[in-house]
Amino acid sequence: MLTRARDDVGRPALLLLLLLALAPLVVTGVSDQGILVVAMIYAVGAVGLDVLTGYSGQFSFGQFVYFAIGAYVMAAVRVHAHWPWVPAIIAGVLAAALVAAVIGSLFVRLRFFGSAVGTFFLGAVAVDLISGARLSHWTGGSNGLAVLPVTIGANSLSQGDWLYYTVWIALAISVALCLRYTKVRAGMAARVVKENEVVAAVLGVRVFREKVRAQALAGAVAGLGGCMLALDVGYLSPDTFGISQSIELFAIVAVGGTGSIVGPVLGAIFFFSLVNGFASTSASASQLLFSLVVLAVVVLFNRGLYDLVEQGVRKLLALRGKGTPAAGPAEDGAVPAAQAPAPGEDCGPAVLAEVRPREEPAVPQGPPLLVLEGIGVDFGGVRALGGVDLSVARGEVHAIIGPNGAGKTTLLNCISGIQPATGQVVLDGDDVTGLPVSVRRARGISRTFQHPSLVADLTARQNVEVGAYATHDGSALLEMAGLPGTRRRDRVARERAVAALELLDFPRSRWDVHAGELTMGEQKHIDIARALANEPELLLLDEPTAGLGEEEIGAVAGAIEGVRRAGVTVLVIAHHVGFVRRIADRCTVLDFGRVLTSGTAADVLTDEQVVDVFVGAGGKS
Ligand SMILES: Nc1ncnc2c1ncn2[C@@H]1O[C@H](COP(=O)(O)OP(=O)(O)OP(=O)(O)O)[C@@H](O)[C@H]1O
Repeated sequence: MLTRARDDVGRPALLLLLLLALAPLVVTGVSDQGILVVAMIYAVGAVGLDVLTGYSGQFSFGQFVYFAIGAYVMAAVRVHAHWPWVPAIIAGVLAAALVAAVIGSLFVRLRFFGSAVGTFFLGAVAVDLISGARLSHWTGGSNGLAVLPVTIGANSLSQGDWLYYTVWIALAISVALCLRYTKVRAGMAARVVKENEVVAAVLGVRVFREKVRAQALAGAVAGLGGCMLALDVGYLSPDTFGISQSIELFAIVAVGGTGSIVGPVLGAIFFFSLVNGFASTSASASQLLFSLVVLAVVVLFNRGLYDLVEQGVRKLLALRGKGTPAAGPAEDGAVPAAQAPAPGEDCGPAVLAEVRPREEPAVPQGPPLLVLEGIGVDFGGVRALGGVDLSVARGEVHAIIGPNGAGKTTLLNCISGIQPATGQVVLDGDDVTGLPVSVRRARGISRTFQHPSLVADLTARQNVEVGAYATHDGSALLEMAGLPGTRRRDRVARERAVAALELLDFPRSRWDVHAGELTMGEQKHIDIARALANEPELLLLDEPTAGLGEEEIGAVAGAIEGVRRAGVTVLVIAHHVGFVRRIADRCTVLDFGRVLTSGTAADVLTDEQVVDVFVGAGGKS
């Protein structure tokens, strides 16, 4: 359920909002309209929760607290400080966002159970504060707090169509804000964080900050939902809010479809229609029937109602011949065979099936770009690296080979700053040993991983764009507002991404394909392009050919040759001897965390000791 996050939901969102705007023409009964109002209020909170879970991969049981903060702050500043209603709502929203950011920053380091327990007890604290004596001057304690009526002329915003459209506007704002967030740099970065925090950090994303931003946005949106709830109920008491609301929000998101923004709105309408549908039965039967139906929906349509509707529309369009059913990104990253480019076709990366040695390897001379001295890493009792010395010349392709467990990946982790180590890492004459990952990236070190960890629901080009930002600093609010400075920055990132894709000769016809639909070979290309988009001096590639067939390996070799021609120094881990022969100027062999030998690829690969270790360990020739 938490694996997908969609990018193309703008039009469905608009359609659903339009339908909701027109609904009072058809749904004329007061109680039926009341159900839609409650559904829309919860949809506001659920859309925020969807950003938190579906797009940034976090978990929170505390959303009802932000509901309560929004509602109480709005009501309290109106009663006690006589604020007009619009500033009062803004105060409620900002207070919820602020508390969510503070609380969120405490919880973001916790994993699932930690977050669940932490946010659950946060709720208990909030209920105590609302109902107890400590804040009773503001909240009214157990006596509650009246929500002052809001009127425009003779019309009360707490009743009838005026209430309906006020809540509708709040929902439209929430959907628009959340959709916008998913499109801007901060939202895309959060999606990489959800995919893989280490990869995100290596791309320069401030993981902690992006998580807190998502928490603040979800809190703000829940705060707005709380303000609407206050308008609807007209009176706040400790009983108005409870942990069950957070659970209902989760149920709404799960039923509607995680990572779709529109799904939670559908889920809320379904959820509250169901509650009302069974309301006429006895309390216990109603509870049972309701639970069974929700259970059935979650089990049978485990990707949510939005997915069901989307599939239905696709099939309908296909049946009516108005379009072909475009497959969405595959859940498991599997590639529909029809979409995978055939070897040699223009629609695939330049396929170079033949893996042949270069005839005259031109080993670059000159001062080294990277020098490693005595790099050592111990994992408990395991000595992963036992004092590795290595020198990589500027402009060369340097391969690291060795059997499984030799310490190759650990060495790359030490260079990129993921793994602390003893010894020294010197880049272009500067000691970067103690520097964090983001600073090393800024100094020109980029890398890929064995598993590309692309965001399946972003296109190939968008995945590369995430890597193209020189830094991931800057205000998400300004980005969402689309101010000129941020637009300029986005344009530069787009240009860098295009340059990286062109450098790798990645076919244009595949640029706008979702990463989940790319072949593994193409994903490896996109991973390399994403690392290149930052215009690095040193590119670290961790087994770029792992899991690929001969043709795809040839294509990766071609891409690396292009990178080398562009003047980027490459340090690459490889297992495939033919691949190493073709691309490497020099080669270092690691065995049991130590350098066995180092030299030109031709010399190293014919060294008897190396052949023993490497071929004996299953290397392919
Ligand atoms: N986080 C860790 N905790 C404990 N041991 C680790 C950790 N990471 C790596 N190791 C151990 O360190 C040694 C080196 O691992 P590393 O992944 O660097 O080898 P490798 O040469 O990249 O292997 P492969 O080719 O299989 O990827 C191995 O014995 C491995 O089990």
